[in-house]
Amino acid sequence: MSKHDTRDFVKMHGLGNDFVIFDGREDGFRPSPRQAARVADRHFGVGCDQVITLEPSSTADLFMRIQNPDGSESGACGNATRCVAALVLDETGGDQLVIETLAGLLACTRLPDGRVTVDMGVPRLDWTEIPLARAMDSGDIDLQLADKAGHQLVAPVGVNMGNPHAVFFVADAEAIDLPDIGPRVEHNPLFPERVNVSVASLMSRAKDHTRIRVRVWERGAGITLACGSASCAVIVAATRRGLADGRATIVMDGGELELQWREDDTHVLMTGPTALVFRGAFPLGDTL
Ligand SMILES: N[C@@H](CCC[C@H](N)C(=O)O)C(=O)O
Repeated sequence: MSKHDTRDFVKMHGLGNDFVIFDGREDGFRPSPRQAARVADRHFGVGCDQVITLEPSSTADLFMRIQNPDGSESGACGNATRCVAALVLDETGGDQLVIETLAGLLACTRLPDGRVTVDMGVPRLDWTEIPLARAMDSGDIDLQLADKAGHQLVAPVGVNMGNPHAVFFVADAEAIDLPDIGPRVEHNPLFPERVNVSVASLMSRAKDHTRIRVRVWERGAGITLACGSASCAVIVAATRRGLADGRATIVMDGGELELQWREDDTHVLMTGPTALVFRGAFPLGDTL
């Protein structure tokens, strides 16, 4: 690769959670951690919350690689899964496809209104699967901390949706100093693979109309306007805590997702919008 070589990309977002998407299905292109960090950097790159690369798959329509701005990889990205599904379904003209990630196979369906539903799979809840550093009930994690303003955050619920999540239920999610507590929880030794951190508060509850306000500090990325896998973790955590009945609207800074934790087979379904921002080319030769 020469210094002047560029790589085409598509910029998309799901509720303001934004992605630079590269297509490596033909030539096996895969950004190095350093290249991904450069592309994601809003000062020196295009800027995004995650770098996504489409690769060939032997078991699904395609494989989707997920890289954070710090170069680390993740097994799940709910918002990017919807975006990639919309992008590829535009190519094929269909309304269904299966995307492989490091965590498994995700069935995606485009609805008549243009939104995409992703079957995000079965949440993993054993302490070894979150994973946590020692044996405990993942529904009541032995962790307590306060933010700088003195708000107490107690006993988060652990959920693995292909990536690890800790969900704190609080009286008012708006009041929590997320830039303060997010990195402290992400890097707490209780979470050997680090963790995505959500603060959630119940806005209203009625059968099939539960609304939950959620703010997210993402592992390897920081605060984002929305996080699909965190929304999945929240419906699971809220249902485990008796705060919801397996269905909820999750309200994030960037908009709303509809979540369902299906009782018949315990799969989590996430439905929401996608948006194409622009197409461009990145001077990857500069990042070697
Ligand atoms: N934005 C994503 C999650 C991206 C990965 C996460 N930061 C991790 O490291 O697990 C989503 O929409 O789920």
